[in-house]
Parts: sequence; C-alpha cells; structure tokens
Amino acid sequence: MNKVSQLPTRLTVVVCIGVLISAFVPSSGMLEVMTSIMTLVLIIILLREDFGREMKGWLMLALGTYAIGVIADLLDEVPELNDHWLIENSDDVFMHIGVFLMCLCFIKMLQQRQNLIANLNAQIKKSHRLEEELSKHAFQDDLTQLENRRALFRRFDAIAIQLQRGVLAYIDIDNFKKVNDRFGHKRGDELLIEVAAMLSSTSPEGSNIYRIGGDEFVVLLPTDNNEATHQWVEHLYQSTKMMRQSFDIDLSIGIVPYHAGNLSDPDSILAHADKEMYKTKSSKNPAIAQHLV
Ligand SMILES: Nc1nc2c(ncn2[C@@H]2O[C@H](COP(=O)(O)OP(=O)(O)OP(=O)(O)O)[C@@H](O)[C@H]2O)c(=O)[nH]1
Repeated sequence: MNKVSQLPTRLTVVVCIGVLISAFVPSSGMLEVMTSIMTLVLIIILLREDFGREMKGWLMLALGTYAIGVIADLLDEVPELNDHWLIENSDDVFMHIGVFLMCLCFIKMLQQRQNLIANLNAQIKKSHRLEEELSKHAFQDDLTQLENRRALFRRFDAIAIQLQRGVLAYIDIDNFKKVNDRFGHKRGDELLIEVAAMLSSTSPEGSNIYRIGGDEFVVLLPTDNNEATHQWVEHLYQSTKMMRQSFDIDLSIGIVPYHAGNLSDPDSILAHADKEMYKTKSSKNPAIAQHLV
C-alpha cells in the first residue's frame, strides 16, 4: 500500500500558492531572498515527507532545479559575473521550473492521498461485508437457512436477560436415515429444507426456529400456554401428513417450558427436551421403549 503524506493539506496549499505567486511576481532585495529561502525550506519539508520513492525523485529534481536558480541569482549579484549571458538569463528560468515541479509534486501528493483514502474506504467496506458473512455463517445453517445451535444458545442468553417465558419444542425426524438410503442424500437434503419451511410456516408469530443437528430442530414458542402449544403440534402434524406418509417418516417432539430460571443452564434444558422427545419416539417404537426402561 502507498504511504500517505502527514502534511496538513490546507497549510501546504496556502504555502504552495504563496510560493507560486512570489515566484512569478517580480521582487528584489530582501523580499526576493526571503521568498527564495522559503521556497527551498518548503521543498526540503516536502522531501522529509513519506511520499514514496518516485515522488522523492521528482522533489529532488525540483529542489536541484530551484537551487541552481538561487545560485545563478546569487552569482548575478557578483559584479564580475553579472554580465555573463548565462547567469543573467538563467536564474528566473531555473527558479520557475523548480516551483512548477514542486507544485506538480504537491498535486500528485494530494491525488495520492485521495487514492489512498478511497482504497482504505473500499477495504473497510470489504471487511465489513466479510464480517457480516462470517457472522452469518457462524449462526446460520447453510442447508435450511435456519439459525443453528450456536444461535440458539445466543438466544437463550437474550431470553434469560429479558425474563421471557415460553415453550421449547425439540423435534427429531424418525427414520430419516432411511430417506437417505432409499432416495439418496440429495433428496434427504431437500426433505430437510421442506421440514424447515413447514416449521417456519406453521409456527406462531414470534417463534424462533433452529436446526441444531442432522435431522433435529428446535422451535422456541413465545407462549407457555398449554392449549396453544397443543394446537401448534396438531397443526404441524396435519401440515406434514402428506410428507410423512410419502417418505415413511414421522416427527417426534419433546416439549419443555422455558423461563429465566432454567435458561441459566441451556445444556440441561436441551437434554431435558431431548429426553421428552425420546419418550415420544419410544412410545411409537417398542424396541426403544424397552431400551429406556
Ligand atoms: N441428507 C442429509 N442427511 C443428513 C444430514 N445431516 C445428517 N444426516 C443424516 O441423518 C441421519 C440422522 O441419524 P438418525 O437420527 O440416527 O437417523 P434416523 O433414521 O432418523 O433415526 P431415528 O431418529 O432413531 O429414527 C444420519 O443418517 C445422517 O447421515 C444432512 O445435512 N443431509
């Protein structure tokens, strides 16, 4: 990346305009000496700046040319030399070229600074975009676009702080492995997306839906009202009836109320909901029921 000049822009503009005017306005005696010295000082200040090598070369050229003009001007004051045509005519020419070069360097420096600021702004925008993308990936499930397990735990913290209450539904698809085996992994993926969409469309307003594992989902319902929860479960079973029949799958749901008290230990509330879900699953499958006893 280019280096940027540290000189204050306004001050440099004022000094450069002053030098430019003084270089072309005829002056004599002390005033001329003063403006010459000021110009040299300005060039030296510019040389000390961090412009990069290319600009330094141009500034050196400006300094050299201007210095020749100043020397010629001084020699012009020596009586034995002031009649020499070269000295008589060269001082103003060199000084003017030097001042021109310096002004060009200055314009280039401003341009360099603006380019650098534009580059920096572009980099900042890019890093913001990357940051957003990263945080999206950190909290979102790529397949279903639902939020993921990490997002669920983040949500638990927020709920605990806001002292909210509601119901956590832990949903697992039964026999999902067979879908993959019979219809292929791609169709399995599509089915997961369909289940996610179904959960989103059937859940009441204010619910939060997460995919926390392969075929495992969590819905946070914003109310702990029993009747409302049962209605939602009924609605979900009705809406997924066709899908469940076509793929020979089922949904096992474990329901646990949540409140600030039990959210302080998110792992245990999830374990509790998982256990409830497993009870539902086992009630359909005698082999699991035996295992649970
Ligand atoms: N297509 C697809 N399959 C997945 C994905 N993630 C996990 N799986 C599969 O989902 C299955 C989940 O395992 P289980 O829960 O034991 O399978 P199951 O047949 O539903 O078992 P039960 O829940 O006991 O009925 C495994 O076979 C995983 O390979 C995914 O993103 N896409």
